[in-house]
Amino acid sequence: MPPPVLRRVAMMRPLVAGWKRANETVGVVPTMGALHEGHLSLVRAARAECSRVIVTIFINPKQFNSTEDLAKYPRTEDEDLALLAPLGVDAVLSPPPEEVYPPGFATTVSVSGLSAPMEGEHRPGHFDGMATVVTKLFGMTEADRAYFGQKDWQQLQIVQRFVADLNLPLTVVGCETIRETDGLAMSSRNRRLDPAARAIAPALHRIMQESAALIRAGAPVPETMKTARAQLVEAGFASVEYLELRSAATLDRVQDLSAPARMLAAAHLGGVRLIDNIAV
Ligand SMILES: Nc1ncnc2c1ncn2[C@@H]1O[C@H](COP(=O)(O)OP(=O)(O)OP(=O)(O)O)[C@@H](O)[C@H]1O
Ligand SMILES: CC(C)(CO)[C@@H](O)C(=O)[O-]
Ligand code: BAL
Repeated sequence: MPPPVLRRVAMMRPLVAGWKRANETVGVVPTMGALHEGHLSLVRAARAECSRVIVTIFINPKQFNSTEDLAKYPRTEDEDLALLAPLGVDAVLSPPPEEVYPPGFATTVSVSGLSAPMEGEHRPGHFDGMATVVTKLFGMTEADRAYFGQKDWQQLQIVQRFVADLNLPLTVVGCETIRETDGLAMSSRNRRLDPAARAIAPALHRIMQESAALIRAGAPVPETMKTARAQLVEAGFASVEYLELRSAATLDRVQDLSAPARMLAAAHLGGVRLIDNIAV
C-alpha cells in the first residue's frame, strides 16, 4: 500500500498523538526525495526499531546555496511513493515550502565550528538551512528516533550536536553509506551523470580507499592527500573542492591516526558535485 501523504504540517500532530497514546515509538527519515537504496536502507532501519515510521520528503530551499542546483534537483514523487509502498511506511510528510516557511518566519538554527569547513565553506548557508529544517521536522513529527546516512558525515555530526545542545528528546541514528557495486556512493545527484562521467565516478571512492590504506601503513598525511587530489584530476574529475583527513567527531584536520579519523571529499565531475567519506 502506498503510504498516506500529508501536505499540511497540522495534520501530523493528531496522527502522532494517537500513536504516542498507544505507547508507540516514532521513527523519522528526513529526505529530499528522489529516493534510492540509500534512503530505503534508512527506512528499513527505522522500520526494524520503531513501531511507526514517518518519511519526510521536502526539498528545503533554505539549504541550497545555488538557485540552479535547487531548480535541477530531481523531483520524482510518484516513483518515491512506489518505492516506499512495500516498506510499511505509516506516513509521508511532504508539505509545500509555504507550509514550512510561512510569512514572518524568522528563526535560524546555526551550529558553529562543525558547520564551518568543507561543505560549510563551499556551500555557504547550507548547514544553517539544513539545521533549521531538521529542527522543524523533529518538532513536526515528534519523533523518538531519527535516521541519517553517514554519506553526509558532516551533516550527521551537526545534527547530533544540535540535538544534544538543544536537549531535543530524540535519538539520532547514523546508518552506513550504501554504494553501487563499483563503490560509488548512491546519491540522488548521480542520475545527472552522463555515461562517460558515470564510468569515471567510482574513482572517487577507489582513490580514497587507496589513500586510506597508505596512511594506515604509515604514509605522511599531507603528501598522500595531495597525491590523491592530483589522481582524481588525472582520472577525469574537473576539480576537487576538498579531500582531507579530519577527526571523525570534531572535524578538525588531523595528521595522524591517534584518534578516529575520517577522510572526506567533494569533487566535480560532468557538471555534478559528488561527495563521499570513509573511516580511516
Ligand atoms: N548512499 C547512501 N547511503 C546511506 N544514506 C544515504 C545515502 N545517500 C543519501 N543518504 C541519506 O539519506 C538522507 C537524505 O539524503 P538526500 O535526500 O540528500 O539524498 P542524497 O541522495 O544524499 O541526495 P544528494 O544528491 O542531495 O546528496 C540523508 O540522511 C542522507 O545522508
Ligand atoms: C536532512 C535533509 C533531508 C534536510 O533537508 C537533507 O539535508 C538531506 O537530504 O540530507
Ligand atoms: N545530502 C545533503 C542535502 C543537500 O545536498 O542539500
